Amino acid sequence: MSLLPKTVNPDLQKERDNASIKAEEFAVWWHGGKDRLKIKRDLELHILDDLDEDIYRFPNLSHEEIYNAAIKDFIKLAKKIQELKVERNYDGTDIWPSSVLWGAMPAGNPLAVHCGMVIECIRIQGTDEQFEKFGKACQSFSMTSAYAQTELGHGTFIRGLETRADFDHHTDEFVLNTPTISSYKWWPGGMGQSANHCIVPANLYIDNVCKGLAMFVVPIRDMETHAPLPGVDVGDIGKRMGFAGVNNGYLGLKNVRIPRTNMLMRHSQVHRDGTFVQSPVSVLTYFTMVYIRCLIVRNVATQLSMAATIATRYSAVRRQSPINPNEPEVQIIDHLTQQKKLFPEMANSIAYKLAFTKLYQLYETTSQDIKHGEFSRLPEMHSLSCILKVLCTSTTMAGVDILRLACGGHGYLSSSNIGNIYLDVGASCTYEGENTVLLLQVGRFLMKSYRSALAGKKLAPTVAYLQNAVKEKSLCHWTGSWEDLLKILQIATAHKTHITYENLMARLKAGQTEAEAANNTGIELTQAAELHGICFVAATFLEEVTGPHSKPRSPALNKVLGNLLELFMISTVLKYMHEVLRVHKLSEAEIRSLQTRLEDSLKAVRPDAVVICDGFDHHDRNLFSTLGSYDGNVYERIFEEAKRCPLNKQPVPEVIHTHLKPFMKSNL
Ligand SMILES: CCC/C=C/C(=O)SCCNC(=O)CCNC(=O)[C@H](O)C(C)(C)COP(=O)([O-])OP(=O)([O-])OC[C@H]1O[C@@H](n2cnc3c(N)ncnc32)[C@H](O)[C@@H]1OP(=O)([O-])[O-]
Ligand SMILES: Cc1cc2nc3c(=O)[nH]c(=O)nc-3n(C[C@H](O)[C@H](O)[C@H](O)COP(=O)(O)OP(=O)(O)OC[C@H]3O[C@@H](n4cnc5c(N)ncnc54)[C@H](O)[C@@H]3O)c2cc1C
Repeated sequence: MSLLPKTVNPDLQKERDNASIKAEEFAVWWHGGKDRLKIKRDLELHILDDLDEDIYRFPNLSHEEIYNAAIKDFIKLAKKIQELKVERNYDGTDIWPSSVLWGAMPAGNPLAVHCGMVIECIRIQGTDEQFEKFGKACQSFSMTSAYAQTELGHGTFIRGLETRADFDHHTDEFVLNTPTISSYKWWPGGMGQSANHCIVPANLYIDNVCKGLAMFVVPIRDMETHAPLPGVDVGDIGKRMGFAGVNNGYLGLKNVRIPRTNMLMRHSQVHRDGTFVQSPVSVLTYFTMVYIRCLIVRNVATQLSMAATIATRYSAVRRQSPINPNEPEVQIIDHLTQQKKLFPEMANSIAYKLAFTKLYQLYETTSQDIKHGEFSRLPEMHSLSCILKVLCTSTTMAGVDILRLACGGHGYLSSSNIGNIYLDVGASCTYEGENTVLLLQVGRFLMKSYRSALAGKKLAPTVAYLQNAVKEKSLCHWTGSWEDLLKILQIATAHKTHITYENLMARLKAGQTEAEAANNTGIELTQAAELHGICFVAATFLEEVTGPHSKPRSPALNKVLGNLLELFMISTVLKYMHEVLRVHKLSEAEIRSLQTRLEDSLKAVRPDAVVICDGFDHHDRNLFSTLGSYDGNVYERIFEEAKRCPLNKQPVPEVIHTHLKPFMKSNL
């Protein structure tokens, strides 16, 4: 019999009753308007509310059982989405890489890469006819696929990939081979057993001359039997830290033949006679990664808001230690240090979600440009997607762990779901471009931009601030306003960029090659890149709170958002104080006042913390947490979960009789 009360925990109810805004108002803002919120809720109503599976079952299953369950869950979900005929997510992105659907597959989606990456890859890299053939087959699930780029020996350095595709003039085919163990494709999500096709980036050879990387649609399993095709060696790479349901795979190819028309040919082509037409811009092959990096920002910011919701609701329900002796124990959310763990992460998730919205607008514009043969926005797009992917994933990974700590011992339970979120987010620091490597790409872009700034050339919009900051070495007058806080970060970034540039130049002057100098300047390049990204995130948050978007909002909501912005700005400036002090000598009193503002902003957020999290509007199924449910009945849920632990099924497990008792007896 369930121990769960039907009522909401009174401490949580009190939080909701006493807040300065209603969660609904925040939810409408957070999801971009009433209509979008409705789309999201309708999806949840049709999909999540209707899933009969026991949501907490997966931590108690084996690797194989989790995979089997994930496939079954996926099919249920796919059927529902087909029935509903929804194509777009509430934020305008394709429905499939949707964070709304997490609750349906808590151990990961075995066809996430198929739905989220391959379809878009075919759209970006394939011709319209190829999309009609392969893209539509993927959309209808008559074909299942994986994106097989990474090899056992190379993930980061794509030019080092060894898989080759040789054009056979006689048969009008490509012959694919992974000639060494290090060239085995390794890691692709869904490739182990779920996919029957792969997108394989490989070196294109014509008459044994390498023409660079191209993408090929390669059937790997029989369409009828699903058995691996001749020449294909495919399987699961074994247990990972997380993503148990995803089935990451390995793939070896030995003389696997595919028609010439299976090369994705929107940007470069091979004709029947073997003529090769080069892409107008070689890095277009990398554009699918740009798209996925954008979506990672959205997904991970959402995951941070999920962890923040779990930890904040729990902190409102949990009581421990009085603040004043002889008084009742307080809700742990009332300890100031607890607020410092919770609220900055709420602010971070908002900051990155806002940054995603801007990033995605730039992605859509750049995609349109590419369709019209215009590529000038690509470097800025690449740089921005890299830096936001890095900052959002690394901030979130650190943040989720802080939020776990904020839940004390119970945060460490699998059923809190914080561990699961942490593992997901941890992987995103590595996949789709390892974070340090992407920081170095941004550093490279900054060096080029700085050189242009010195030459008085016009800079891309997101680095335009460098132009002024190059001249403006410090702030003339410090008022401590949000605008000042942003300005000081921008000047610190410009300064960091400047000294990084100087050190790079000095190394070149001393005779190092460009590559050596870049390697030796790597630490500063990554630091400058990080600061640059922070400036973008801070500027976006500031614009949202103080710009024209604030007009239609109620004064109460604007106040709440202002409190969160204040917390974000102050925390950020304090975090980078060592860089700030290099460009502006803040006095002891000014630094003390920042510390006071930090404390005040935590207190200002406190009364609304629970409703802000409610306003993130996470369905209980998506949170999948004994600590974070809307009703706050934490102890009952934890207890029910313990009771369901398979070890508790019988009072004395078999192994005690067979091993422990005999061993104990032997020592009597
Ligand atoms: C759900 C989870 C699913 C996961 C899936 C995966 O993980 S899938 C696997 C995911 N795997 C990964 O993510 C692998 C990560 N590795 C990579 O992305 C690349 O190999 C690299 C960028 C690290 C280096 O590449 P490289 O050695 O070939 O390049 P370079 O450094 O010599 O720079 C040359 C020029 O290219 C420019 N440029 C570069 N990229 C882009 C771009 N996307 N767009 C536009 N431009 C780009 C760069 O700025 C530079 O321009 P410049 O200054 O000359 O004007
Ligand atoms: C959960 C998960 C899912 C994945 N899904 C897919 C998928 O669907 N398809 C796919 O193709 N791949 C996939 N991958 C692979 C992923 O894209 C790569 O692991 C990732 O790009 C990092 O490459 P790597 O493993 O070669 O790391 P490495 O590059 O070997 O990184 C190891 C270390 O070397 C450092 N390093 C490497 N190069 C440089 C450099 N130039 N300068 C400075 N430092 C450097 C890195 O910073 C890092 O510290 C997945 C990976 C994971 C973990």
